[in-house]
Amino acid sequence: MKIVSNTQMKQLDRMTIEQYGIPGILLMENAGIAVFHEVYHHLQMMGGKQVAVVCGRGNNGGDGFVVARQLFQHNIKVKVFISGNPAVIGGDAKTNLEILKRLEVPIEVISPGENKNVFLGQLKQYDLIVDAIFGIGLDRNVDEFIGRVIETINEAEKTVVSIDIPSGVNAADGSICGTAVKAHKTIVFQLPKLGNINYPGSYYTGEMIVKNIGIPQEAIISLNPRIQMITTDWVKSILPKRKADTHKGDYGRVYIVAGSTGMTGAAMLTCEAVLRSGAGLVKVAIPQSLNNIMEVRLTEAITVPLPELKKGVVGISDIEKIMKTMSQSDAVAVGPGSGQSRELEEVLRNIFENSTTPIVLDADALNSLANRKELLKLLKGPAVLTPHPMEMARLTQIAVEDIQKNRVEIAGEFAQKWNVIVVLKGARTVVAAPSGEIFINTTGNPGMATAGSGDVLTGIITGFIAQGIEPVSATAAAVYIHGLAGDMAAGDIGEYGMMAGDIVTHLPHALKKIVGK
Ligand SMILES: NC(=O)C1=CN([C@@H]2O[C@H](COP(=O)(O)OP(=O)(O)OC[C@H]3O[C@@H](n4cnc5c(N)ncnc54)[C@H](O)[C@@H]3O)[C@@H](O)[C@H]2O)[C@@H](O)CC1
Ligand SMILES: Nc1ncnc2c1ncn2[C@@H]1O[C@H](COP(=O)(O)OP(=O)(O)O)[C@@H](O)[C@H]1O
Ligand SMILES: [K+]
Repeated sequence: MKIVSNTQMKQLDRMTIEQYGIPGILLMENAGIAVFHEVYHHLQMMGGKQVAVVCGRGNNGGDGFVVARQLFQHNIKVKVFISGNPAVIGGDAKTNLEILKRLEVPIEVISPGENKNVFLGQLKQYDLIVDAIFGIGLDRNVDEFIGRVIETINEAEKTVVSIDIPSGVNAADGSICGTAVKAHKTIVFQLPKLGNINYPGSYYTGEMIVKNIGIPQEAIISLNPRIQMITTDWVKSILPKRKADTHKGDYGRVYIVAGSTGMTGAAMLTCEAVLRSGAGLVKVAIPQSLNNIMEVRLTEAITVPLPELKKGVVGISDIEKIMKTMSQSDAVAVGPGSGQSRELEEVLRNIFENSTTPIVLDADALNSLANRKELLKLLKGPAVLTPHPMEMARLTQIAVEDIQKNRVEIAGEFAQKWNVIVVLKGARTVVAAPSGEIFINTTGNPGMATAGSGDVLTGIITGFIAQGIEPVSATAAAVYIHGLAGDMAAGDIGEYGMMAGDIVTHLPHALKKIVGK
């Protein structure tokens, strides 16, 4: 499902009205009815009877007027509160406000002089509050008066349904314009806005319900938004069916260069995730002195000990062996728990110069590249870089806070500039392709903020690529499945106690949930 900015959504509204001749008031009616159905259903479930609709001056408020009319005509007790001067309401919103007046739906204007406690007392009388103050038109910080209205809605401690986006959330990026409504549910029109998906906006959005309001699919296709949300259906369409008449060679050979003294666990988690993601075979290149440990810990993977110059660190001295195994592999991952060394840098340079095998670079491989990004220019095959925000900061020399504020832009620019696939990890992982295409992931939970989670992701991405899935799709699908496995682990044992190994354990269940086998 595509995700749009507020500017793109406005463009879509305009195209719908001007090019397809669908009047704005019809879109507003569709939007209001969609919200009404959700509100009505919710009221019935909770046994509620009374609704307050808090409306602003724009079209979001206009949607609120339609919701109020629909509720009124379905015999629900409803009252409309207008925040600010109703004289400035115009266009389709005004038409709907006039209808409410003729129907004698109760309307009250809340003005800046209003006593907050009086308004709070009023709101508390209702079972549910519809938030229709601002939608995608919010373009600056809310002033003190509107801020008070928003805070009062939150303090009323009632079920809140926001229209399109919680008022106060910037639809362009999910930042908060001073203060914002904390919704239980948000009914989003046609397509999610970035502000519904990105944090903190996503937190204020609560449960997101996307409703069609009649914007033609043709308009969306011609606008061609470059960002999409990874969905279950999409992942299902990406993962190939396993045919009966196949053998392990058909499911890809993976080569993992990982692990160093004290960090054999990283290599182990990556290998297990590769196999749990359905790949046929995995070989792990491990510093010689660690081979015995790995042999004991890994049952299904084949270990390939490498000579080491420094104890416990992969050496360049046997680069030919590395290159040979690479040439026999369908995908390779380098970096989990490798430790940072000149040796590793040289290994990377050799691989980049001489191999076309798709490569996934994680952890210490990324840190090694931080000061030698120009090495990426040598790449002959597809590459996936999987930085967490701190690794991205090292790669870009941009502060972590600034990266977090512009995750999509920064990942996208890096991917295009260096012609690599970037996975910027964290809550709402961003996958950016060199083509400019962007994916945002919504699975996963804070229980995954635990040592080794990233190593598991590297294994899944490499495993999917080895199975012949096109690298960008393989990466986005892997990110989704990784988060889903994390969500299933959290569902079983909770976010507090889960470890990376639990994500691996739940990986088969997550895959089964998607592909059904
Ligand atoms: N034809 C359309 O464009 C449609 C719009 N729809 C609804 O309309 C919404 C967008 O409507 P609008 O563009 O009218 O904008 P909003 O209703 O989001 O905002 C209202 C007005 O408030 C002003 N404003 C912005 N920030 C402010 C602030 N901090 N303090 C005070 N005033 C501020 C803006 O100038 C804007 O015109 C959508 O989110 C959706 O709910 C739907 O009815 C479907 C059709
Ligand atoms: N709050 C969260 N919500 C969703 N996913 C998360 C969250 N915290 C961490 N993750 C995921 O867990 C993984 C952690 O990876 P990383 O930071 O590299 O950990 P490590 O280096 O310990 O393996 C990433 O895929 C990240 O997206
Ligand atoms: K709203």
